[in-house]
Amino acid sequence: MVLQSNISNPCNKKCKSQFHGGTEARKKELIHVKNPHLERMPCDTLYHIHLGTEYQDLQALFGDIKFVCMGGTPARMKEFAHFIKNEIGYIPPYGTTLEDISKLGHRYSMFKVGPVLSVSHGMGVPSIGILLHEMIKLMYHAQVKDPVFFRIGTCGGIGIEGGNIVITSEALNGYGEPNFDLPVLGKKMSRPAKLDSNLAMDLKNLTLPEDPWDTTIGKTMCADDFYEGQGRLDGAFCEYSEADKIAYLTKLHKNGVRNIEMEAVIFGALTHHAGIRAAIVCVTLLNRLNGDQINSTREERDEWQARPQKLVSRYIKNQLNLSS
Ligand SMILES: O=P(O)(O)O[C@H]1O[C@H](CO)[C@@H](O)[C@H]1O
Ligand SMILES: O=c1cc[nH]c(=O)[nH]1
Repeated sequence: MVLQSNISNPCNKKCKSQFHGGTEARKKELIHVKNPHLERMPCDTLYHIHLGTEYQDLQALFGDIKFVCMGGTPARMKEFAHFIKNEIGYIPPYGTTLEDISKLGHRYSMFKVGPVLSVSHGMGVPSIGILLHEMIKLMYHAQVKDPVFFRIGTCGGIGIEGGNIVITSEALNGYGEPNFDLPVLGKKMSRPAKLDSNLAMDLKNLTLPEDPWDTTIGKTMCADDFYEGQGRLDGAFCEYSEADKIAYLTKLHKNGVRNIEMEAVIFGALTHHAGIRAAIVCVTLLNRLNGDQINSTREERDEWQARPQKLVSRYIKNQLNLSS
């Protein structure tokens, strides 16, 4: 879809109209940005996704969005865009293709498939955090009502073998706390990392008896690192023993943690703060109680990575009243 060239609006006099007011009832339906400074800004540039109120009519372009799906890699999110296009029977406008809307930002890839946005977030909390700020503002500027956000990811399982799905009930930081903490103006700002429990259950219930995976709802540990931060023994550095590692992972498991990845706390915290229903659906690449190295085949991993996409697609189709 050739979004950029179709909708460029170089007339910056229209900028202010992007900042909506409206009735109190209407405002309640819209998502909350909770930033009084935004209202006073004449324009807002969403720098990393290469969009902005100065250049585009974001409401005309994105006002129909209902689902925002995020995942680490551009390739996965392109694949998901094509998958969901077929699943929901979306036909791009004549003469257009699914094109990377944020290509010129050189940071993230984003594809619009009717009411679905498929966007890559990179690795780790800072990367997805920047994207979340801009995606939440995009929803605000586009006046999207009640969007649902998903993270479609991969993770290490704890007591769960590779190829199975874990849906996050609660995200914990590396200290085991259910918060996203950030130094702001030199002080610790803490926000609860909450996810929507009904949405998690709805997604789990879409697993079919014939699916070649199990779906578990459990807590997710969000690490700031893939190696030492996840208790691996195979990084360039390691100052603990295998016994220390197993004791740590066993303690996490006893506390209800079923997987480890690297974005859950900020994904939970920022969506919750914005009043957005959100879920994290990850496939396990290995059982961390049995090892650290990811040595499944490329083909196997590709098939596994498609599993969270299938579950989320079933949810989207149900919501759009399309038969499965
Ligand atoms: O598979 P994705 O969604 O990229 O996420 C997981 O994979 C990355 C590490 O390999 C981290 O970003 C982790 O959260
Ligand atoms: O072990 C794993 C696998 C995928 N992603 C992670 O962050 N950790």
